[in-house]
Amino acid sequence: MSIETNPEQLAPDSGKHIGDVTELLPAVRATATVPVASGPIKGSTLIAEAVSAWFGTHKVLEQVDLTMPAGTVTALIGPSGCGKSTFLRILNRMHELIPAAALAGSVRLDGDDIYDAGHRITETRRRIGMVFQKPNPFPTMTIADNVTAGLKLTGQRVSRSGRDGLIEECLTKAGLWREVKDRMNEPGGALSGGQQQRLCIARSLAVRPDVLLMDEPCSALDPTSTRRIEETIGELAHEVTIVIVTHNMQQAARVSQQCAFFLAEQGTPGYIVESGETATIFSNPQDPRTYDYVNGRFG
Ligand SMILES: Nc1ncnc2c1ncn2[C@@H]1O[C@H](COP(=O)(O)OP(=O)(O)OP(=O)(O)O)[C@@H](O)[C@H]1O
Repeated sequence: MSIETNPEQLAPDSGKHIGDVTELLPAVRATATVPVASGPIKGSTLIAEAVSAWFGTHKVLEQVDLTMPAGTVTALIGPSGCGKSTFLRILNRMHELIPAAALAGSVRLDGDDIYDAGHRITETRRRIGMVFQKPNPFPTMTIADNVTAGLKLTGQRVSRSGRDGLIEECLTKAGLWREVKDRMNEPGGALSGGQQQRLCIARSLAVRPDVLLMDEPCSALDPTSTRRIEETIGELAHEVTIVIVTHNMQQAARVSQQCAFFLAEQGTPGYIVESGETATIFSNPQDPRTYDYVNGRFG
């Protein structure tokens, strides 16, 4: 099979940087972490084993093993083009939507392989939601309808009386309720970028996922909106397992408890150099390449 996508569309995004590289490590050390809500841990544990991925004949991931425990925010970090987004898409079966894409290995959600023939894709995507880089609410649909838009797609029903409660609950969890409670019938497109991203998080939560995947959810947002989303991540961490791709090292340090550092060297497929507790990855990594990356020496 051949790669059908225009290679120019695949070039790494040269516009992405990891912030103020000169003082990164001291800044990371000095930055307070986002408060994580307390309470019983919900969510599910996701385990990727020996995951490799291809686009046509181009192998882009090599034997990736990673456990993403329930109640934990895992940050995927690494230079552009090392396969972080591909890995994220494999975690909820979106990779297979791309023509000529292939993969090997397994992904288990609380023990069940999501790629088993018996598993319905819609159920997998309900349990493992995705928030994208660019907020993508339905712009002409009302705020309220945006929140419940995923229910129909996943075959879930909610009673008329339960609907209002669900909308309020999800918007509250996404940190948006107070700002929009009197604007329920306005279109989603009328919100600011940061509000739209929180609306998308509320929409993801409405189908009651066990895992939320976030692909650079703040890269299109201003610092205030970014901070608000980071707080939301902290508030959600105990009830939904979160996996976030970020180029912002300070953000990774603030929101995650675990980090995985991906690298693809000289045209070889991406792999995980090192993963572990975020504090260790930033202050005392085992591999010198991890140290160099988190200190902004490359990437
Ligand atoms: N649809 C596609 N078709 C073919 N190759 C692709 C496709 N998407 C990504 N790739 C290639 O797969 C490799 C990994 O890309 P991926 O987007 O997963 O990396 P990334 O680490 O998330 O990068 P970035 O940080 O820039 O988003 C790159 O070489 C990329 O060019």
